[in-house]
Amino acid sequence: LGVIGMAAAAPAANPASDYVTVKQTQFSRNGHAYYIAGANFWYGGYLGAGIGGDRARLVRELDRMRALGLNNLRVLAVSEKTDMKSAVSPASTAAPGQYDEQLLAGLDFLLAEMAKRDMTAVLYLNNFWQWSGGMTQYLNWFEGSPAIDPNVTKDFDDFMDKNARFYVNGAAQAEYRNVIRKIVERTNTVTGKAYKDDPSIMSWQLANEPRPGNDKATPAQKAAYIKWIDETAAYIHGLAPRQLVSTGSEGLAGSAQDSQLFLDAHATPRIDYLTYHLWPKNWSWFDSHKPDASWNEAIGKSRDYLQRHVALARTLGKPIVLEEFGLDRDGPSFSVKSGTRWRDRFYKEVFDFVADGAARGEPIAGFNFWAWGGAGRAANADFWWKPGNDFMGDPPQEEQGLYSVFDTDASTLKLIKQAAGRLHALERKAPSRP
Ligand SMILES: O=C1NC[C@H](CO)[C@@H](O)[C@@H]1O
Repeated sequence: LGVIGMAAAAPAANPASDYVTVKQTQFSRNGHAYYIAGANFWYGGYLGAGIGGDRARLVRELDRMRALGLNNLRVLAVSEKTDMKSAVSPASTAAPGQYDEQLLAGLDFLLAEMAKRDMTAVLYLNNFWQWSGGMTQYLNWFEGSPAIDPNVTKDFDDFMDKNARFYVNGAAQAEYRNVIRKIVERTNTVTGKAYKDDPSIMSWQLANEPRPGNDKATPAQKAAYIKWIDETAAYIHGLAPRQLVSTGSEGLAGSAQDSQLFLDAHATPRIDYLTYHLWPKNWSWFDSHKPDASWNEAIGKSRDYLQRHVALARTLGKPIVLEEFGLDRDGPSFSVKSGTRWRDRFYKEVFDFVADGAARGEPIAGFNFWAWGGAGRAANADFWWKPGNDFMGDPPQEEQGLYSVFDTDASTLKLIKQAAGRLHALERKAPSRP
């Protein structure tokens, strides 16, 4: 008899408790409360592919983040090749059905390294904005509309209104679902584990900052947005029943300032937890050229935004994660040498709100600051990204250094470490709710 080869041992299935689950308005993992002390690290898969950095840098960055107590990273899972000027290249989807195995293997490596450090991932599967191709590029492929870069036209209202067509374009949705299935069912080439069976993938996110259109979104656009969220979340849960699904919404700023829309879009049981983002400068509350004069308005509106979203989370009975927030460097400047006094003051306010609220039992599940810059450095005098340059927290549609937190930003890193420590202390104290 020939030797009967032993089937390659399948990776041990993870116990169900390894997965992050939702218990009422709290995350739970391994029988304990689980809080997100996280960073935005959109380019982690690119570093893992050895593009715009390299695997050695990736390992160093993950070690730095882990040493700060960070336990979660929010990462771009796929990008679409586009002619838009301010988008990243290369892209993981060159054209419908044509996927870049090197980039996808980069994501494998990132996830394997994160799992070694007991870090969990939020992977977003599309982008409302242009910097990774996103919904605009799908529409270019499937309705033949030109992929127009709003950094060029400066007409963001028109860009957002047109992008809403993604939700109702059947061919675009079909390819989007092909990509979702390809990623969710992918076998990690480093660990041998399917993504859908990987407990370090905490959540599949429909997109980065999906909006129903612009602030004048029509009832029809709002209805299409609500339907798209529910049906896409159901599709993902069908493929990956043990992992969570979230929208990637900014909250009211990404819901046409319509709280009923936010509630209707997130009421579906297929959305497991809520997300919101906080951008005082982007939303013109803070003027980085007049910080003293604009600080009080900015922090007042920020506090109101934070409180309103925790109230919405109470209404929906779901955990909520502040998964993006940021403020300019002093000056304002993009230079790594510039100060971060106003940013630190803002981060401290945000961290106190999150940690104090979580300690009081609010439905606050944690934070991800935007964004980890680490050892990345701008390569050009104008601070714009070009293919081959370092990646950092600022995607190519923004100046490199705008919101990145660098490895030399000691005062900011100290605040991050303290905030992470406060949240982890809560985990040790409180077993998860029944
Ligand atoms: O998702 C996002 N929210 C805000 C970031 C900073 O402006 C931006 O880079 C990104 O598109």
